[in-house]
Amino acid sequence: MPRIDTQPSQGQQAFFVTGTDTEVGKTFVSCALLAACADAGFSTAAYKPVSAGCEVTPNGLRNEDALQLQQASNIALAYNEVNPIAFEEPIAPHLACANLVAMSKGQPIELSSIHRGFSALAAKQSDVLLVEGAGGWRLPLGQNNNGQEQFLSDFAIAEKLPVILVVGMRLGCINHALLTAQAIEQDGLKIAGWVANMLEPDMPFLEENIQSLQHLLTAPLLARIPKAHSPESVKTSFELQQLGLIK
Ligand SMILES: Nc1ncnc2c1ncn2[C@@H]1O[C@H](COP(=O)(O)OP(=O)(O)OP(=O)(O)O)[C@@H](O)[C@H]1O
Ligand SMILES: C[C@H](N)[C@H](N)CCCCCC(=O)O
Ligand SMILES: [Mg+2]
Repeated sequence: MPRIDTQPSQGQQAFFVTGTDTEVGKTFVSCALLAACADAGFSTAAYKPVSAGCEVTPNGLRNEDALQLQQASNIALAYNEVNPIAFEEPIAPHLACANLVAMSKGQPIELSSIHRGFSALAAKQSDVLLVEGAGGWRLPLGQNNNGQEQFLSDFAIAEKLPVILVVGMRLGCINHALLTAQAIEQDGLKIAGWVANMLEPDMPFLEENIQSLQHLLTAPLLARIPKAHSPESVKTSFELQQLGLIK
């Protein structure tokens, strides 16, 4: 099985977690991985730069993914550090943003602010820093103030982040995984590995689907995540050495 080059455990390792679609388990898998890293003695932080689907609270908008990532990180992070850009409606973020801009209630998203938030978290020097995307790889962010079309993948590309691809195991995932992997690699990024997330444990030919993906993807399979009641309960599914995380 192909393996990525493993790095010595020096400095921070940051990863961008993407998925074959929205709702495939990026947050669930990220929280499990953060728990695995914490158990192995690593300090951890997480970033959810853009969220859509938030509760309105007296402290501002709160997104469930970001709250879970904040809780799963073992260094103290303020909510706004984890999730600087949040939209109330559970829709494509660029549409939520355009709607606010049209009502003069918001500004276009600027990639530079996503980079600034990332740099601020990176400066905390956790051993591991996970960035969860939103939706799939090519998530649009809309046009910036200069009319330039932006995508969340542009951020990962500029930061040269290795990518973890979460594959929600259900019919159709092979095509989605292959297209996503092709796009990531054509964007010049390395896929550190992929995760088989058992969204539908009764999927016919589940094992054969995983084997097909192992055969067709060049990146290594990092973990098989069973359907479980909590990310914490599946944290032992990872072999952290595969991500170059060695204590
Ligand atoms: N292995 C699993 N076992 C049990 N529940 C899971 C598992 N993976 C995901 N889920 C559940 O499926 C739903 C979607 O997962 P999750 O929120 O992690 O998806 P996502 O890819 O992060 O979605 P989004 O694009 O909104 O960020 C959640 O309710 C989550 O708890
Ligand atoms: C609201 C949802 N759970 C996600 N946070 C946003 C998913 C956006 C998908 C956009 C698209 O690619 O069509
Ligand atoms: Mg999520």
